[in-house]
This record gives sequence, structure tokens and C-alpha cells, in this order.
Amino acid sequence: MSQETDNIYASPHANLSDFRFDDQVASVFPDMIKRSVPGYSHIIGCIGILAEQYATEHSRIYDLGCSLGAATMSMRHRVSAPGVMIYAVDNSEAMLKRSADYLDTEDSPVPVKTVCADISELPIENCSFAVLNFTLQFIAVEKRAATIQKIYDGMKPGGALVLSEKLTMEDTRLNQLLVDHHHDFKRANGYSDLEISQKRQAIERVLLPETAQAHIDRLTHAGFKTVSQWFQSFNFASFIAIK
Ligand SMILES: Nc1ncnc2c1ncn2[C@@H]1O[C@H](C[S@+](CC[C@H]([NH3+])C(=O)[O-])CC(=O)[O-])[C@@H](O)[C@H]1O
Ligand SMILES: O=C(O)C(=O)Cc1ccccc1
Repeated sequence: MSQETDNIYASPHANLSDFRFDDQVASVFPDMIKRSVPGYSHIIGCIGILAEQYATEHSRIYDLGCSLGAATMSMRHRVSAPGVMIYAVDNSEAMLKRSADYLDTEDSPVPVKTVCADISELPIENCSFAVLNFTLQFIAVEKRAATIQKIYDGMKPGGALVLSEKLTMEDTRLNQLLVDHHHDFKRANGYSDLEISQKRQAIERVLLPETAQAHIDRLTHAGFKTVSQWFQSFNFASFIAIK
């Protein structure tokens, strides 16, 4: 299992290509995400607690953009409703291949089906709880409304979606402040200025952050009755939307 340190951007890259979830990223992903996303471990723990509350018997949970399955494992430890199946979905074969190292070692009565698919094309049905933990931000902005609508349409009444995203702030001064704090957070976690700057360049055409309001409006427009931001650390936030 991967205990590897992320040093992908530690030395200068002559031709910096766009960030991709390839085998190199998959091999260091647990380290990368913990050192890069403030509040990540807290959110993962809370997703387990929320799944326990919202999962209903003989329904499906969807972990959309599951990477190595951290949210799936947190949910598996807590869900107790009978007949629940977790669909762990990602379009990176490298991620899914490595997720098996984690998921196959788990001793849990909650079955998991891993699916290699683009979540903007995946049918969603009989869903009581869905997770988009830092995934929607990688989907083209014009495809986001249809993706959220599909989740809403496939969700049972009373079901819930957790959406976590990197945000951009409307106020440019506040935005810069939070971006600077995020970079300080990465520096405090051992990333150099070169690593921070090369990673920033590699993700800028791939990870497209929106404002909190844009997410709230999209969730509300899809039909979710209750929409609330429940977490924020610097420019990283999480929302819950209940049908
Ligand atoms: N269209 C798509 N379809 C399916 N998967 C996609 C798509 N686009 C990107 N991905 C996948 O979304 C994941 C995003 S990481 C999620 C962390 C995880 N949720 C976690 O709780 O540890 C977040 C980050 O790295 O910041 C990657 O595994 C991509 O392959
Ligand atoms: O690393 C960053 O600066 C981020 O914004 C978060 C992130 C984490 C993992 C993959 C891509 C982006």
C-alpha cells in the first residue's frame, strides 16, 4: 500500500504538462491530498457520519470521483442499514487499480462495486447518499449542472449529496488572502516554493474553481430543498444538499 511521499513537482519540469490522475499521481495520492487540501481528513470522517445518517436500507451510495476510496472506506465503517451497496466511481484506471489495495483489505459487511466511468455520463439510481469530494471541480463548467441534475433525479426523497470543492472568492482581496493562506499551509506541510508554483501551473487549466454562491445556486436550481455550506478551511469548502 502506498506510503510514498509526493515529490512530483520537486525538481524543475522543462515542459510542464497539465495535471492528470495517472499512475505517478495515484502512487503518491494519499500523501498529496493530505498535504494539499486543508481539512481533507476531517471531511472524510464527516462523510462517514453523514452516510450513516442518510443511507437507507436496500439503497445505493455513490462515491463519485472516488480516487483510492478514502470516502468509501469511511462510509463502510459506519453504514449499518441493511442491503446498502456503495458504487465507487472514477474515470482514472490508475486510481481504481490502486483503490483495490485498500478496499480489498477491508473487513466490512458493506459491499463496494468499483466502476471506471465518467461521472457526467453515469446513470444514477436508487441513491440515498452521494459524495462528490473534490471531483466536480475537474469537470467542464458547462457539464456541471447536468451532472448535479442527474444526481438529484436519481436520488430518493430525503437523500443527501455532499459536495466538496476548492473555491474562488468574488472579492479579489479575500481571494488572494485565502490563496496565500493555502500556499502557506502547503509550505508548512513541506512543499517548496518551486513545488507550489509548478503544481499551481499544472492544475490551472484542469481544476476550475467556482464561488460558493455558484455551487449553492446550482444545487438549489436542481431541486434540492435544503442546501448549506457546512465546512470551510481557507479556500476549500464542503456543502450538503438534501432532497
Ligand atoms: N469526469 C470524471 N469522472 C470520474 N472521475 C473523475 C472525473 N474527473 C475527475 N475524476 C476523478 O476525480 C478524482 C479527484 S480527487 C478526489 C478525491 C476523493 N474523492 C477522496 O475523497 O479521496 C480530488 C483532488 O485530487 O483534488 C480523481 O481521482 C479523478 O480521476
Ligand atoms: O494542490 C493544490 O494546490 C490543490 O489545489 C488541491 C489538489 C490536490 C490534489 C490534486 C490536485 C489538486
